[in-house]
Amino acid sequence: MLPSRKRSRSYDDVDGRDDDRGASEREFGDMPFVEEAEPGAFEPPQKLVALHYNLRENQTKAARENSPIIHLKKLNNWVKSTLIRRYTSRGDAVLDLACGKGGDLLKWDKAQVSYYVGVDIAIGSLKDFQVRYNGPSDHSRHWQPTKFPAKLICADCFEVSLEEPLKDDAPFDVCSCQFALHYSFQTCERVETALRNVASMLRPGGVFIGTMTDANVIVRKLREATTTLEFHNSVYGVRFGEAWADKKFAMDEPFGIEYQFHLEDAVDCPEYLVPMQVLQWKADQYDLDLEVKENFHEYIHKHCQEPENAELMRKMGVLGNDKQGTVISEDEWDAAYLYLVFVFRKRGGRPRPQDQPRRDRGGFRIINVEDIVTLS
Ligand SMILES: C[S@@+](CC[C@H](N)C(=O)[O-])C[C@H]1O[C@@H](n2cnc3c(N)ncnc32)[C@H](O)[C@@H]1O
Repeated sequence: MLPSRKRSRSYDDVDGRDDDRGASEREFGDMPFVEEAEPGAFEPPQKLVALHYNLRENQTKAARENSPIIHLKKLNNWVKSTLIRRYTSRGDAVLDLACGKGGDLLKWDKAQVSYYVGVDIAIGSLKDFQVRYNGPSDHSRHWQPTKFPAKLICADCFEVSLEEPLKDDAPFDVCSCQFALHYSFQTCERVETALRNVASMLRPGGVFIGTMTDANVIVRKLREATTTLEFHNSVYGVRFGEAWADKKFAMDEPFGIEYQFHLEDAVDCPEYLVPMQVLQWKADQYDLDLEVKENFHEYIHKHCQEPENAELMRKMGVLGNDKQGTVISEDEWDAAYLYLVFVFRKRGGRPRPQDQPRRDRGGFRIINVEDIVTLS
Protein backbone atom coordinates (compact mmCIF):
# COMPACT_ATOMS: atom_id res chain seq x y z
CA MET A 1 0.00 0.00 0.00
CA LEU A 2 1.18 3.55 -0.71
CA PRO A 3 2.18 5.79 2.19
CA SER A 4 -0.31 8.62 2.71
CA ARG A 5 -0.21 11.70 0.56
CA LYS A 6 1.04 15.03 1.91
CA ARG A 7 -0.62 18.25 0.90
CA SER A 8 1.38 21.24 -0.23
CA ARG A 9 0.31 24.86 0.02
CA SER A 10 0.93 27.15 -2.90
CA TYR A 11 3.99 29.36 -3.31
CA ASP A 12 1.66 32.29 -2.56
CA ASP A 13 0.95 30.86 0.86
CA VAL A 14 4.61 30.46 1.59
CA ASP A 15 5.92 33.50 -0.24
CA GLY A 16 6.48 35.14 3.13
CA ARG A 17 6.35 38.82 2.25
CA ASP A 18 3.69 39.41 4.90
CA ASP A 19 5.25 36.96 7.25
CA ASP A 20 7.35 38.65 9.90
CA ARG A 21 8.79 35.52 11.42
CA GLY A 22 12.24 36.37 12.82
CA ALA A 23 15.54 35.40 11.26
CA SER A 24 16.59 31.89 12.05
CA GLU A 25 19.54 30.82 14.14
CA ARG A 26 22.50 30.62 11.78
CA GLU A 27 23.94 27.24 12.51
CA PHE A 28 23.86 24.09 10.50
CA GLY A 29 23.48 20.63 11.88
CA ASP A 30 25.87 17.89 10.87
CA MET A 31 24.66 17.60 7.31
CA PRO A 32 26.05 14.91 5.03
CA PHE A 33 27.29 17.49 2.53
CA VAL A 34 30.58 17.62 0.72
CA GLU A 35 31.79 20.95 2.14
CA GLU A 36 34.18 21.90 -0.65
CA ALA A 37 33.97 20.87 -4.25
CA GLU A 38 37.74 20.45 -4.57
CA PRO A 39 38.19 20.34 -8.33
CA GLY A 40 36.86 23.53 -9.84
CA ALA A 41 35.72 25.12 -6.57
CA PHE A 42 35.66 28.54 -8.19
CA GLU A 43 33.81 27.44 -11.30
CA PRO A 44 30.33 28.80 -12.11
CA PRO A 45 27.52 26.59 -10.74
CA GLN A 46 26.69 24.99 -14.10
CA LYS A 47 30.31 23.78 -14.36
CA LEU A 48 30.04 22.25 -10.89
CA VAL A 49 26.83 20.51 -11.97
CA ALA A 50 28.55 19.15 -15.09
CA LEU A 51 31.55 18.08 -13.00
CA HIS A 52 29.32 16.33 -10.49
CA TYR A 53 27.46 14.34 -13.15
CA ASN A 54 30.66 13.64 -15.10
CA LEU A 55 32.18 12.08 -11.99
CA ARG A 56 29.22 9.81 -11.33
CA GLU A 57 30.10 6.30 -12.40
CA ASN A 58 27.74 3.82 -13.95
CA GLN A 59 26.55 1.44 -11.24
CA THR A 60 26.36 -2.31 -11.65
CA LYS A 61 22.92 -3.90 -11.28
CA ALA A 62 23.94 -5.31 -7.89
CA ALA A 63 25.16 -1.90 -6.66
CA ARG A 64 21.91 -0.32 -7.83
CA GLU A 65 19.83 -2.89 -5.92
CA ASN A 66 21.89 -2.15 -2.78
CA SER A 67 21.38 1.60 -3.04
CA PRO A 68 19.84 3.20 0.07
CA ILE A 69 17.37 4.91 -2.27
CA ILE A 70 16.56 1.96 -4.51
CA HIS A 71 12.79 2.35 -4.00
CA LEU A 72 12.94 6.09 -4.61
CA LYS A 73 14.86 5.44 -7.84
CA LYS A 74 12.21 2.93 -8.89
CA LEU A 75 9.43 5.33 -7.93
CA ASN A 76 11.07 8.11 -10.00
CA ASN A 77 11.34 5.72 -12.93
CA TRP A 78 7.70 4.74 -12.54
CA VAL A 79 6.65 8.42 -12.58
CA LYS A 80 8.71 9.06 -15.73
CA SER A 81 7.43 5.88 -17.43
CA THR A 82 3.78 6.76 -16.82
CA LEU A 83 4.32 10.35 -17.92
CA ILE A 84 6.08 9.29 -21.12
CA ARG A 85 3.41 6.69 -21.85
CA ARG A 86 0.61 9.20 -21.32
CA TYR A 87 2.03 11.98 -23.51
CA THR A 88 3.89 10.13 -26.28
CA SER A 89 2.37 8.55 -29.37
CA ARG A 90 3.89 5.95 -31.65
CA GLY A 91 6.13 7.65 -34.22
CA ASP A 92 6.78 10.79 -32.18
CA ALA A 93 10.07 12.67 -32.45
CA VAL A 94 11.55 13.45 -29.01
CA LEU A 95 13.95 16.09 -27.73
CA ASP A 96 15.31 15.10 -24.31
CA LEU A 97 16.94 18.04 -22.52
CA ALA A 98 19.42 16.99 -19.79
CA CYS A 99 19.08 13.38 -20.93
CA GLY A 100 21.83 12.08 -18.61
CA LYS A 101 23.15 8.56 -19.14
CA GLY A 102 20.07 7.45 -21.07
CA GLY A 103 18.15 6.04 -18.13
CA ASP A 104 14.95 6.65 -20.10
CA LEU A 105 16.05 4.88 -23.31
CA LEU A 106 13.88 1.84 -22.69
CA LYS A 107 10.89 4.03 -21.84
CA TRP A 108 11.18 5.84 -25.19
CA ASP A 109 11.65 2.52 -26.96
CA LYS A 110 8.49 1.15 -25.37
CA ALA A 111 6.66 4.31 -26.47
CA GLN A 112 7.80 3.45 -30.04
CA VAL A 113 9.20 6.87 -30.82
CA SER A 114 10.65 7.35 -34.31
CA TYR A 115 13.51 9.73 -33.56
CA TYR A 116 15.36 10.97 -30.51
CA VAL A 117 17.80 13.80 -29.76
CA GLY A 118 19.38 13.88 -26.31
CA VAL A 119 21.23 16.93 -24.95
CA ASP A 120 23.31 17.04 -21.79
CA ILE A 121 26.03 19.23 -20.31
CA ALA A 122 28.06 16.25 -19.01
CA ILE A 123 30.10 14.54 -21.72
CA GLY A 124 30.79 11.59 -19.37
CA SER A 125 27.06 10.92 -19.10
CA LEU A 126 26.65 11.10 -22.88
CA LYS A 127 29.44 8.56 -23.36
CA ASP A 128 27.60 6.23 -20.97
CA PHE A 129 24.42 6.94 -22.93
CA GLN A 130 26.17 6.03 -26.19
CA VAL A 131 27.39 2.71 -24.72
CA ARG A 132 23.92 1.94 -23.38
CA TYR A 133 22.31 2.81 -26.71
CA ASN A 134 24.74 0.63 -28.69
CA GLY A 135 24.30 -2.30 -26.34
CA PRO A 136 26.91 -4.79 -25.12
CA SER A 137 29.76 -5.34 -27.59
CA ASP A 138 29.13 -9.10 -27.60
CA HIS A 139 25.44 -8.43 -28.32
CA SER A 140 24.43 -11.09 -25.81
CA ARG A 141 21.39 -13.18 -26.52
CA HIS A 142 18.99 -11.18 -24.32
CA TRP A 143 19.96 -7.79 -25.71
CA GLN A 144 17.31 -6.05 -27.79
CA PRO A 145 18.66 -3.23 -29.95
CA THR A 146 17.12 0.19 -29.45
CA LYS A 147 14.66 0.65 -32.28
CA PHE A 148 14.92 4.35 -32.96
CA PRO A 149 17.78 6.43 -34.42
CA ALA A 150 19.28 8.92 -32.01
CA LYS A 151 21.59 11.92 -31.94
CA LEU A 152 23.53 13.09 -28.87
CA ILE A 153 24.59 16.65 -28.19
CA CYS A 154 26.87 17.94 -25.45
CA ALA A 155 25.70 21.44 -24.54
CA ASP A 156 24.46 23.62 -21.75
CA CYS A 157 20.85 23.66 -22.95
CA PHE A 158 20.02 26.60 -20.66
CA GLU A 159 22.77 28.69 -22.28
CA VAL A 160 23.11 27.60 -25.90
CA SER A 161 20.47 28.07 -28.59
CA LEU A 162 19.47 24.78 -30.23
CA GLU A 163 17.47 26.45 -32.95
CA GLU A 164 20.12 26.57 -35.68
CA PRO A 165 21.97 23.30 -34.82
CA LEU A 166 18.69 21.34 -34.73
CA LYS A 167 16.85 23.09 -37.54
CA ASP A 168 16.84 19.94 -39.68
CA ASP A 169 15.73 17.74 -36.77
CA ALA A 170 12.79 19.88 -35.64
CA PRO A 171 9.89 19.97 -35.15
CA PHE A 172 9.62 17.59 -32.23
CA ASP A 173 6.34 16.23 -30.90
CA VAL A 174 7.59 15.83 -27.34
CA CYS A 175 10.24 17.69 -25.37
CA SER A 176 11.21 16.08 -22.08
CA CYS A 177 13.30 17.50 -19.24
CA GLN A 178 13.53 15.09 -16.32
CA PHE A 179 14.93 16.15 -12.94
CA ALA A 180 16.84 19.11 -14.38
CA LEU A 181 14.80 22.24 -15.11
CA HIS A 182 15.54 23.55 -11.59
CA TYR A 183 19.19 24.03 -12.66
CA SER A 184 18.04 26.70 -15.12
CA PHE A 185 16.58 28.98 -12.44
CA GLN A 186 19.99 30.41 -11.66
CA THR A 187 19.18 33.47 -13.82
CA CYS A 188 16.28 34.85 -15.83
CA GLU A 189 18.37 34.54 -19.04
CA ARG A 190 18.96 30.83 -18.48
CA VAL A 191 15.24 30.17 -17.94
CA GLU A 192 14.43 32.13 -21.09
CA THR A 193 17.00 30.18 -23.13
CA ALA A 194 15.58 26.92 -21.81
CA LEU A 195 12.02 27.90 -22.75
CA ARG A 196 13.05 29.36 -26.11
CA ASN A 197 14.77 26.07 -26.93
CA VAL A 198 11.65 24.12 -25.96
CA ALA A 199 9.23 26.39 -27.81
CA SER A 200 11.30 26.72 -30.98
CA MET A 201 11.79 22.96 -31.25
CA LEU A 202 8.20 21.84 -30.53
CA ARG A 203 5.47 21.70 -33.15
CA PRO A 204 2.25 23.57 -32.29
CA GLY A 205 0.24 21.19 -30.08
CA GLY A 206 3.45 19.41 -28.95
CA VAL A 207 4.09 18.77 -25.26
CA PHE A 208 6.84 19.71 -22.84
CA ILE A 209 6.86 17.14 -20.04
CA GLY A 210 9.10 16.88 -17.01
CA THR A 211 9.86 16.45 -13.36
CA MET A 212 11.59 18.96 -11.10
CA THR A 213 11.78 20.12 -7.52
CA ASP A 214 8.65 21.51 -5.82
CA ALA A 215 9.48 24.97 -4.43
CA ASN A 216 6.36 25.05 -2.24
CA VAL A 217 7.43 21.95 -0.37
CA ILE A 218 11.06 23.06 -0.06
CA VAL A 219 10.14 26.50 1.29
CA ARG A 220 7.62 25.03 3.71
CA LYS A 221 10.12 22.50 5.04
CA LEU A 222 12.74 25.23 5.36
CA ARG A 223 10.35 27.29 7.47
CA GLU A 224 9.38 24.31 9.58
CA ALA A 225 13.06 23.99 10.49
CA THR A 226 12.67 26.96 12.81
CA THR A 227 16.24 27.25 14.08
CA THR A 228 18.35 26.40 11.04
CA LEU A 229 18.64 27.01 7.32
CA GLU A 230 18.62 23.32 6.53
CA PHE A 231 16.44 20.26 6.73
CA HIS A 232 17.26 16.65 6.05
CA ASN A 233 16.44 13.04 6.67
CA SER A 234 18.54 9.91 6.22
CA VAL A 235 18.46 10.10 2.39
CA TYR A 236 18.46 13.79 1.52
CA GLY A 237 19.59 17.18 2.78
CA VAL A 238 18.73 20.73 1.72
CA ARG A 239 20.79 23.66 2.94
CA PHE A 240 20.25 27.34 2.18
CA GLY A 241 22.93 30.00 2.54
CA GLU A 242 22.98 33.04 4.80
CA ALA A 243 21.49 35.17 2.02
CA TRP A 244 18.16 33.52 2.81
CA ALA A 245 18.38 33.79 6.59
CA ASP A 246 14.98 35.48 6.84
CA LYS A 247 13.43 32.64 4.77
CA LYS A 248 11.51 35.16 2.68
CA PHE A 249 11.43 34.83 -1.09
CA ALA A 250 10.04 37.81 -2.95
CA MET A 251 8.17 37.04 -6.15
CA ASP A 252 9.87 39.96 -7.90
CA GLU A 253 13.31 38.37 -7.36
CA PRO A 254 12.59 34.77 -8.28
CA PHE A 255 15.91 33.73 -9.85
CA GLY A 256 19.13 32.54 -8.27
CA ILE A 257 17.56 31.32 -5.02
CA GLU A 258 20.27 28.76 -4.48
CA TYR A 259 20.48 25.89 -2.01
CA GLN A 260 22.79 22.91 -1.75
CA PHE A 261 21.02 19.62 -2.39
CA HIS A 262 22.29 16.25 -1.32
CA LEU A 263 20.56 13.00 -2.26
CA GLU A 264 22.28 9.92 -0.94
CA ASP A 265 23.91 7.93 -3.74
CA ALA A 266 22.73 10.40 -6.41
CA VAL A 267 23.14 14.19 -6.17
CA ASP A 268 25.43 16.77 -4.51
CA CYS A 269 24.89 20.03 -6.35
CA PRO A 270 23.71 23.60 -6.08
CA GLU A 271 20.05 23.85 -7.15
CA TYR A 272 17.57 26.71 -7.48
CA LEU A 273 14.01 27.22 -6.32
CA VAL A 274 11.50 27.26 -9.18
CA PRO A 275 8.48 29.40 -8.25
CA MET A 276 5.84 27.74 -10.41
CA GLN A 277 3.93 30.95 -11.07
CA VAL A 278 7.08 32.51 -12.50
CA LEU A 279 7.79 29.49 -14.69
CA GLN A 280 4.17 29.54 -15.88
CA TRP A 281 4.33 33.26 -16.61
CA LYS A 282 7.63 32.92 -18.49
CA ALA A 283 6.38 29.87 -20.41
CA ASP A 284 3.30 31.82 -21.45
CA GLN A 285 5.61 34.33 -23.18
CA TYR A 286 6.88 31.41 -25.31
CA ASP A 287 3.39 30.12 -26.19
CA LEU A 288 3.59 27.28 -23.69
CA ASP A 289 0.44 26.68 -21.61
CA LEU A 290 0.59 24.84 -18.33
CA GLU A 291 -1.64 21.73 -18.41
CA VAL A 292 -0.50 19.76 -15.38
CA LYS A 293 1.38 20.59 -12.20
CA GLU A 294 1.23 17.88 -9.56
CA ASN A 295 3.43 17.10 -6.60
CA PHE A 296 4.77 13.51 -6.81
CA HIS A 297 2.56 12.38 -3.90
CA GLU A 298 -0.53 13.75 -5.63
CA TYR A 299 0.51 12.35 -9.02
CA ILE A 300 1.31 8.90 -7.65
CA HIS A 301 -1.92 8.62 -5.66
CA LYS A 302 -3.92 9.83 -8.64
CA HIS A 303 -2.42 7.48 -11.22
CA CYS A 304 -1.35 4.36 -9.35
CA GLN A 305 -4.80 2.78 -9.47
CA GLU A 306 -5.01 2.77 -13.27
CA PRO A 307 -4.60 -0.91 -14.20
CA GLU A 308 -1.59 -0.47 -16.51
CA ASN A 309 0.20 1.77 -14.01
CA ALA A 310 -0.59 -0.52 -11.09
CA GLU A 311 0.80 -3.46 -13.03
CA LEU A 312 3.95 -1.49 -13.92
CA MET A 313 4.40 -0.50 -10.29
CA ARG A 314 4.19 -4.14 -9.26
CA LYS A 315 6.54 -5.32 -12.04
CA MET A 316 9.14 -2.66 -11.21
CA GLY A 317 8.99 -3.56 -7.52
CA VAL A 318 8.53 0.12 -6.71
CA LEU A 319 7.08 -0.28 -3.24
CA GLY A 320 9.26 -3.26 -2.35
CA ASN A 321 8.33 -6.52 -0.77
CA ASP A 322 6.61 -6.51 2.61
CA LYS A 323 7.50 -10.14 3.32
CA GLN A 324 11.20 -9.58 2.58
CA GLY A 325 11.15 -6.41 4.68
CA THR A 326 12.29 -4.27 1.75
CA VAL A 327 9.47 -1.74 1.49
CA ILE A 328 9.99 1.87 0.47
CA SER A 329 11.14 3.78 3.56
CA GLU A 330 9.36 6.78 5.08
CA ASP A 331 12.45 8.86 4.28
CA GLU A 332 12.41 7.85 0.60
CA TRP A 333 8.69 8.66 0.42
CA ASP A 334 9.42 12.02 2.04
CA ALA A 335 12.16 12.65 -0.56
CA ALA A 336 9.63 11.99 -3.35
CA TYR A 337 7.54 14.80 -1.84
CA LEU A 338 10.27 17.27 -2.90
CA TYR A 339 9.39 16.79 -6.58
CA LEU A 340 6.57 17.59 -8.97
CA VAL A 341 5.41 16.64 -12.45
CA PHE A 342 4.71 19.31 -15.08
CA VAL A 343 3.19 19.33 -18.55
CA PHE A 344 3.11 22.36 -20.86
CA ARG A 345 1.58 22.38 -24.35
CA LYS A 346 2.70 24.57 -27.21
CA ARG A 347 -0.17 26.75 -28.32
CA GLY A 348 -1.80 26.25 -31.72
CA GLY A 349 -2.22 23.18 -33.92
CA ARG A 350 -3.93 19.97 -33.08
CA PRO A 351 -2.59 16.78 -31.54
CA ARG A 352 -0.96 14.56 -34.16
CA PRO A 353 -3.33 11.72 -35.04
CA GLN A 354 -2.33 8.53 -33.21
CA ASP A 355 -0.97 5.52 -35.10
CA GLN A 356 0.32 7.62 -37.96
CA PRO A 357 4.09 7.59 -37.77
CA ARG A 358 5.06 10.93 -39.24
CA ARG A 359 8.50 9.95 -40.33
CA ASP A 360 10.77 7.01 -40.41
CA ARG A 361 14.38 7.87 -39.84
CA GLY A 362 15.61 4.38 -40.32
CA GLY A 363 15.89 2.63 -36.94
CA PHE A 364 18.88 1.77 -34.79
CA ARG A 365 22.36 2.84 -35.85
CA ILE A 366 25.57 2.55 -33.83
CA ILE A 367 26.56 5.88 -32.25
CA ASN A 368 30.32 6.48 -32.06
CA VAL A 369 31.92 8.83 -29.52
CA GLU A 370 32.90 11.09 -32.45
CA ASP A 371 29.22 11.36 -33.37
CA ILE A 372 28.49 13.27 -30.14
CA VAL A 373 28.24 16.90 -31.24
CA THR A 374 29.58 19.52 -28.83
CA LEU A 375 27.97 22.98 -28.87
CA SER A 376 29.34 25.93 -26.96
C1 LIG B 1 19.31 14.21 -12.10
S1 LIG B 1 20.07 14.03 -13.64
C2 LIG B 1 18.70 13.50 -14.66
C3 LIG B 1 19.11 12.79 -15.90
C4 LIG B 1 17.96 12.26 -16.76
N1 LIG B 1 17.11 13.33 -17.24
C5 LIG B 1 17.15 11.25 -15.97
O1 LIG B 1 16.03 11.55 -15.55
O2 LIG B 1 17.65 10.12 -15.79
C6 LIG B 1 20.26 15.72 -14.14
C7 LIG B 1 20.93 15.86 -15.49
O3 LIG B 1 20.87 17.22 -15.89
C8 LIG B 1 22.04 17.51 -16.61
N2 LIG B 1 22.18 18.98 -16.65
C9 LIG B 1 22.25 19.84 -15.62
N3 LIG B 1 22.36 21.10 -16.06
C10 LIG B 1 22.35 21.04 -17.41
C11 LIG B 1 22.43 22.01 -18.45
N4 LIG B 1 22.57 23.30 -18.15
N5 LIG B 1 22.39 21.61 -19.74
C12 LIG B 1 22.28 20.29 -20.04
N6 LIG B 1 22.20 19.32 -19.11
C13 LIG B 1 22.22 19.69 -17.81
C14 LIG B 1 23.12 16.80 -15.79
O4 LIG B 1 24.33 16.64 -16.49
C15 LIG B 1 22.40 15.48 -15.49
O5 LIG B 1 22.64 14.53 -16.51
